[in-house]
Amino acid sequence: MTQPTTQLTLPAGMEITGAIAPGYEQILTPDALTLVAKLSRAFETRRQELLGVRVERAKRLDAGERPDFLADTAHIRNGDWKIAPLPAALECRRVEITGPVDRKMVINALNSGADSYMTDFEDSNAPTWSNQIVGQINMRDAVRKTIALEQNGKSYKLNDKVATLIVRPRGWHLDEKHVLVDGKRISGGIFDFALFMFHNAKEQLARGAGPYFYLPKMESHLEARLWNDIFVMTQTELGLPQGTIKATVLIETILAAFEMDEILYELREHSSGLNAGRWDYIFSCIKKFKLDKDFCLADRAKVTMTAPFMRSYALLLLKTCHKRNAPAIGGMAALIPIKNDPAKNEIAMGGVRTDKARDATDGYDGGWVAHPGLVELAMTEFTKVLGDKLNQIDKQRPDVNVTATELLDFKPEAPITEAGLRYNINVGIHYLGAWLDGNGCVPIHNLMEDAATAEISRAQVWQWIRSTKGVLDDGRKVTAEMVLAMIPEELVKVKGLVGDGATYDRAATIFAEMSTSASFAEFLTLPLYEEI
Ligand SMILES: CC(=O)SCCNC(=O)CCNC(=O)[C@H](O)C(C)(C)COP(=O)(O)OP(=O)(O)OC[C@H]1O[C@@H](n2cnc3c(N)ncnc32)[C@H](O)[C@@H]1OP(=O)(O)O
Ligand SMILES: O=CC(=O)O
Ligand SMILES: [Mg+2]
Repeated sequence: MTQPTTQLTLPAGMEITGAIAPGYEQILTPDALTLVAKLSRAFETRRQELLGVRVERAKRLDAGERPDFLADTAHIRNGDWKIAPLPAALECRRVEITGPVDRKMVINALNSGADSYMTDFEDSNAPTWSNQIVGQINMRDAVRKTIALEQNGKSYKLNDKVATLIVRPRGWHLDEKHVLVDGKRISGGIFDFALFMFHNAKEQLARGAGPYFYLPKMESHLEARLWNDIFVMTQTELGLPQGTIKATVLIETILAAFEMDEILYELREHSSGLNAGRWDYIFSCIKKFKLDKDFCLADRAKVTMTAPFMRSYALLLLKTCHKRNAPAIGGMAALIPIKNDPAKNEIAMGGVRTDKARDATDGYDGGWVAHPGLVELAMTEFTKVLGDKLNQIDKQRPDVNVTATELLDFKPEAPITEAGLRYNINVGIHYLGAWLDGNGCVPIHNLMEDAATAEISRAQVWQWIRSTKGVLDDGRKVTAEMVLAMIPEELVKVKGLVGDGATYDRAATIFAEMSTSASFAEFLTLPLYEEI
């Protein structure tokens, strides 16, 4: 492991094993690390307990249990309560651009014309030590509007008017392995959150916004309660009024879909709504029912927002949010602009338009885009519906009544094609290789691929091998042997695009292990993190 090169003053009981490059000491200050240590000590046991609850629940699902709305929280679902009023900076979120914490992209995203910008320490970011700390440096400079860059003969600096910044820390499952408190790795999410809060919350408030977050991959309202308690303690520690922090929760696991009201309720003093994180949601559906021999989803490209289970989820999220005065934010179409092929580009742009038009017409208050080139067209679709309104939270959906059966109506089951299988293998190897190289978001075959989309690809391969319905449209059963034969062939194709990087050989080996091993890796980023 790399040893620190510069001495930091660490709180008692903390150890940092990551190298300290120039400038890192401005983020890893004694007071900032004291907050990290304090939050870690206060909440690590609960984080581990909640991760343990996930494991126990997964065992029950593996044994055939099916989720339902919770009986003992019916009073919350039936109660008449609202979330606390939103700050002005979060009232209008028609278009939210997202992207990793890379310096150039931070500037481009803030300047993109989107209402808000979710900067991402999560799905689109490979959490190398340098990505995390340089990301914090970029955040500090972005908040103070001093962020600038000279690159490839271009000068980057912020416009006068920029998007509202929202930060996505890592999910509960990820550790920050370079920071130990009392000899144990700490939570990556607490690390990201605490450093951001310490350096920026007061500055953001002074500039008319505030510390705003996106919270990923939660599986229950008890996990939301953990974040809420962390917010309360942090506000106390930093001398901020309670309720200053606002957080939008990504509903991106099948289990959280059954607890949307409860999640909003736990965070009601700190909530800024829910987001339909569609890619992790699909992954979660595959993962949670992985041992059901009858569960099967068709080729990845066929599992869209119009699939019955996805439609039910999207409408339930919208209805739930608006009932509680909370914004409902749509997810990400993975389409990105296609250079040098106007015809293909027009099809891709049409796909994004359709996606945003559906969300806006349903009643969503805004939606995500992956690229600055999509901001204007997404804005047009939302403006067509919203006109001059900041949002359409007043649009209630009493007509929507989604049952547990509808949330679990996993279709389409076919077709599964050889092209679809090869696509999953190809994307999986390409993405894993890029991630090992420190890049968590990659354009592959003209689509944005990040940890969530790549999870679908590798989970489908694992599941198709095991499901009785994992049969190609030409009648061949998907088998481990078939997948293992295709992996070297797809590796050659990937290398044809990216060159001969060693990380792609390693990626192919990991992909083969992950898709054919008896046990299913909970997240692909967990074994990968041990390699970076
Ligand atoms: C499932 C989920 O979690 S979705 C949320 C997480 N995923 C994301 O946020 C996806 C973010 N998007 C991206 O990372 C990128 O768009 C990619 C990797 C897909 C494509 O990036 P590129 O190959 O660089 O695209 P392209 O060459 O068209 O970029 C053109 C310019 O736009 C910039 N750009 C592209 N996407 C973004 C973005 N999301 N934010 C800011 N700037 C961006 C590029 O940096 C480049 O800038 P430059 O002209 O100043 O050099
Ligand atoms: O984080 C978003 C998703 O779709 O996953
Ligand atoms: Mg996600």
